[in-house]
Amino acid sequence: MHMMVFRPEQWVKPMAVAGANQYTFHLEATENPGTLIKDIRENGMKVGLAIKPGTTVEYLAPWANQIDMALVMTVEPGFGGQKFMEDMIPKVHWLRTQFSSLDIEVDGGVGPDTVHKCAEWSGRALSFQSKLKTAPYHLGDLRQATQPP
Ligand SMILES: O=C(CO)[C@H](O)[C@H](O)COP(=O)(O)O
Repeated sequence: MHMMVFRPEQWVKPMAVAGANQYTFHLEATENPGTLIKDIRENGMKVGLAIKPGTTVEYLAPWANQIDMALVMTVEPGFGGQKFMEDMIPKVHWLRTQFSSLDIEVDGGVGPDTVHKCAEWSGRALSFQSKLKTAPYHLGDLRQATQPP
């Protein structure tokens, strides 16, 4: 679940009860990420941590070893159909360089014209390219497709 909400603390238990196995929250939306990470784990879910375009990736870095997935927003949160923000891609590259086994997602404006850039900068372009023709391009597919055979 990508919880693009204020006060993400209040939805941890309800989401776990509803059957969620991963809980992604926005770093900007909480004052205590460490406590929230712990709470998500205690409720049996994996942890995803998202950052908005205006948040530097270094702000996420201190938590990177405690989470399962980092999500780099490539549009401003709010609505669909926005243009992919290519200047967010260096964040993906930096995270891949620093945290080689961390799952990384991007969200917003991803489609046939932009998905190549995501895969290339994640450092896993080759295996992804071969599956590129099998649209639709859900982010889960992107991650799956970029796993080594
Ligand atoms: O909630 C969102 C942004 O607030 C969506 O995750 C995002 O907009 C995806 O939509 P699209 O693929 O059309 O860019």
